[in-house]
Amino acid sequence: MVREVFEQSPTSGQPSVLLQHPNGASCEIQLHGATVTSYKTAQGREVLFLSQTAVFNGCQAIRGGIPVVFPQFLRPDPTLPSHGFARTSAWELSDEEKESGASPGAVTAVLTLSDSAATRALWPFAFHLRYVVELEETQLTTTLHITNTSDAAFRCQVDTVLWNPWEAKGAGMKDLERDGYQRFVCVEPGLVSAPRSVAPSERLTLAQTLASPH
Ligand SMILES: O=P(O)(O)OC[C@H]1O[C@@H](O)[C@H](O)[C@@H](O)[C@@H]1O
Repeated sequence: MVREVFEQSPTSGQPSVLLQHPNGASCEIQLHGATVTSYKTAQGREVLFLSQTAVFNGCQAIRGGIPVVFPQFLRPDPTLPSHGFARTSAWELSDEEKESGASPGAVTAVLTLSDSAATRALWPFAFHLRYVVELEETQLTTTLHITNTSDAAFRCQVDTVLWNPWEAKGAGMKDLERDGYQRFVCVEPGLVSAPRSVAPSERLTLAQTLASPH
């Protein structure tokens, strides 16, 4: 089991953590947005789409991989960025390599994000996000725990979407290569149809597993 932490990842030039399973499977998570930018099976097959022209500048959302969408989906509140601020925030890598409940044999990374002056300027609530990424022999599980640490309830969206920009919209996206729309579908499990209210101290957990036998 190997967990390697980079100040400057060889793939993105940005801080990241690389998980390597003894069977050869691997997974890379950027601290920017806690975006999972690569998941390779034991046979070395890349499972995730990442735009060839994705921008890694520590500001912009990364085009591709698995982003974390919080506290809103798209832009119902125009005072907040589209898809919220979690995907463009600098997350912290927690020291805990394993959490209770993690499968034995999993290589795990735990990333966290809490409210800060910057998030409170956009959204006036205290919160704690804990994102657990577990790499196993033939699957990758990502689990997001959202805790309301405010005195008041907040409403949020986290998201399920099957999406592709298709030709015309894709052509207008600077961070998507030409005809890149033909190489992916975007699948985002979550809560989007109606914002979910989270009471003070309540913890909401969402998880997804990508099973890739080969
Ligand atoms: O360009 P963005 O902000 O990363 O959003 C990309 C897409 O994200 C998807 O989740 C939405 O369903 C699309 O409507 C949206 O266009």
